[in-house]
Amino acid sequence: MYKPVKLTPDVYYVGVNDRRTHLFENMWPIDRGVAYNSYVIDDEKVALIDSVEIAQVEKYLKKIKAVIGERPIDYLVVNHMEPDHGGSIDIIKKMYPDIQIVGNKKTLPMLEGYFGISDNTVEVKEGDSLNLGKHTLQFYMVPMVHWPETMVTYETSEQIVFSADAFGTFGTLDGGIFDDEFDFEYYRDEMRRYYSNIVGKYGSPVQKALSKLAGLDIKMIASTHGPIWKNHIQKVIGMYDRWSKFETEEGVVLAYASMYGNTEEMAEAVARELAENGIKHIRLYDVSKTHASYILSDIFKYKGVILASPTYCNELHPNMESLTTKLRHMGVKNHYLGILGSYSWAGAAVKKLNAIAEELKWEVVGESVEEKHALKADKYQECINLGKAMADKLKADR
Ligand SMILES: Cc1cc2nc3c(=O)[nH]c(=O)nc-3n(C[C@H](O)[C@H](O)[C@H](O)COP(=O)(O)O)c2cc1C
Repeated sequence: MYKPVKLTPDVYYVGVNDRRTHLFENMWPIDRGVAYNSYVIDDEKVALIDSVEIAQVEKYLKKIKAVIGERPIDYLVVNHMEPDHGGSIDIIKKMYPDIQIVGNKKTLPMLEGYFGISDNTVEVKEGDSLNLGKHTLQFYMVPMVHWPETMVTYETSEQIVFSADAFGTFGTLDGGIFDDEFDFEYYRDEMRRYYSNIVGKYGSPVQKALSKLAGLDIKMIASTHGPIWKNHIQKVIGMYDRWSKFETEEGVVLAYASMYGNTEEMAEAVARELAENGIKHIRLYDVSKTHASYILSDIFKYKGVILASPTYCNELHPNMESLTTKLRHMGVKNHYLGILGSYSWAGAAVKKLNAIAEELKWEVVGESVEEKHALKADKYQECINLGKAMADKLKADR
């Protein structure tokens, strides 16, 4: 029933789309869904590259059968064990009891731990090859892109990199599967949001992985999420290179928490001054309304950040606490930071935000502003001064 989707005459896409899940990792909103990609290489030996999330296994198995019919699968290559890809391993093993599961020394204990599978496994090391007939697979370890066992598989005759989560995006494949079948812009922001939310912490492992890929001739990148890249290979490698080096553009993300509007007023004063001083990319977010997922994504894009919070029970407002916790967990680097706060009897927010800046090694720009009660003329002026200082700092980098 399924019309097979070919990457090349013998290599097929057998992935599925998920438009039902609201939160990826039960945390990150996926309004445009997500695709779980898997691939079949139909050769003398049949290899399946990665699998899909368990909820879609029925459809997935039908897609596999549409390619290979009743032939058995010889190998399942597990590039990444996370359940959105590894989730169907157990069922595939039951359907194809003689299948050999290919992983590295960190994959195999996970396979046993999650599924109790320890037989018919093939352990591969960096640079090892597996011949399927006309096709040969080579394995490259890319630990922490995005789990310790993650590896990428390179098919040498077709020059396809099966890249696990690397170069993935949020967003389902809505008809178009290859990057020449849709408008790239449709995925650009979702790709950065995926990177920043899921892979963002691992800038230096991504850099190591990119240097391994640099030695390969690549005709296609087939990731586990989102489009198959063939026309935009250099573009997506360039994007990953910049993001993993925490390189940013001129612009400012202002993220504020505010219950009664005082902190918001301060953030708006800064934003206006940024605009008056020629900063074109200004993104102003209420952290209680916009999910941190989107704010993080913009922080990966823009160099300037303003964080603004009222003091709440001697702490940051909990929703600002949540955003800053994510920034700390991700170890986001290389930003200019302006700090604003509001309080009623004993301010703590500005001090806490300064401590976070120190931990993240972000450069604090201008004087932090902390107002008691309503915003008054002197502190309003300080907000303006901070906006000007941030604009000047950014413009000095032009
Ligand atoms: C639940 C709650 C807890 C608060 N805790 C503190 C506090 O520990 N110290 C303080 O100085 N002000 C505290 N405040 C007062 C707020 O920080 C102050 O009203 C601030 O101006 C609110 O800013 P906003 O209008 O942006 O929400 C608290 C307010 C609320 C509602």
